[in-house]
Amino acid sequence: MDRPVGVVGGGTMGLGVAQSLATAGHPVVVLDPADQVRATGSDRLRDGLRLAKLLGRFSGDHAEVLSSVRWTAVEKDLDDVQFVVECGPERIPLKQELFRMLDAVCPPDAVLASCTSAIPIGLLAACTGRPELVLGMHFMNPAPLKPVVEVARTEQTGADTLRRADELLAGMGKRGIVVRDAPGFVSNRVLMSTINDAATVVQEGTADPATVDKVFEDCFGHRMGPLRTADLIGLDTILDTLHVLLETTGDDRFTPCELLVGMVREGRLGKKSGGGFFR
Ligand SMILES: NC(=O)c1ccc[n+]([C@@H]2O[C@H](COP(=O)([O-])OP(=O)(O)OC[C@H]3O[C@@H](n4cnc5c(N)ncnc54)[C@H](O)[C@@H]3O)[C@@H](O)[C@H]2O)c1
Repeated sequence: MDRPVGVVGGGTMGLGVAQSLATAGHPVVVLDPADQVRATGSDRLRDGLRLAKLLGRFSGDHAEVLSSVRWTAVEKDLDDVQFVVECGPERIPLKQELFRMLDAVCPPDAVLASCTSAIPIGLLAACTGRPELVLGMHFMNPAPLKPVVEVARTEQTGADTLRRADELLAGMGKRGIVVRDAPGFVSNRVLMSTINDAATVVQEGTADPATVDKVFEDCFGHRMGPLRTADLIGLDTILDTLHVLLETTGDDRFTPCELLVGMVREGRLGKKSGGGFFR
């Protein structure tokens, strides 16, 4: 059996990445300090597998996949991993602390990838003694159903690291699109300001959320408008990502609009809380 793959953070993205890895046959260790997240981990994973089966994306044995994912709060349980995908909260100091910990705990040859939405990978690689083994792997949500991953390489990311990331993705039936490291990479540099502007349009009373999305869906042919996309991502994650982009680019475009800030304050986080712009 191959060495396990570590997933740090078992929330929206961590769970989906763990499911994708486990269905590809990897033993997976998910590290999360939140009791509730670990306690519900297997049930959430079972739901994810059911959905994948329903959509014809998975035909294997649930029990086998569930038993290959270990949930833990103990950092040392990552001491034999070959690869880690970090999916912790979108906060620069917190992720930097996680990368320091991973560098100390994981074997020296382990690749350390981050699923960050916007944090420049160089800021995380600099917290390790292995910058050549660090890269961004920005999975899309929901990870088990999305075949393409935005891969961010720094100046220091090694060719072998990219090859190993590529192999891991291929095993999961996914492929990477490689971009240069930068705040928000390509996807969120563009998407986050669009979502922020879409929320501003609602705040200013130009149109309600359904109408804003209808313009994108019916006029531009997008499969999902920016506000439904925001609900799917999680408005708290959007807010954190806007703060990261504001801090790392200094561009005022990323100042979160008041409506978004208020919704997060009230706990209206989107799909994960049962409602956001839409129920
Ligand atoms: N939600 C999306 O659509 C989406 C898409 C692509 C990338 N991302 C990025 O993925 C990352 C995770 O986002 P998410 O939406 O899954 O967030 P989330 O809030 O759903 O999950 C974060 C998880 O991290 C855990 N956590 C907190 N502190 C931790 C620590 N010290 N060590 C380990 N785990 C810790 C939390 O308990 C939680 O389970 C973020 O960087 C986000 O920007 C999110």
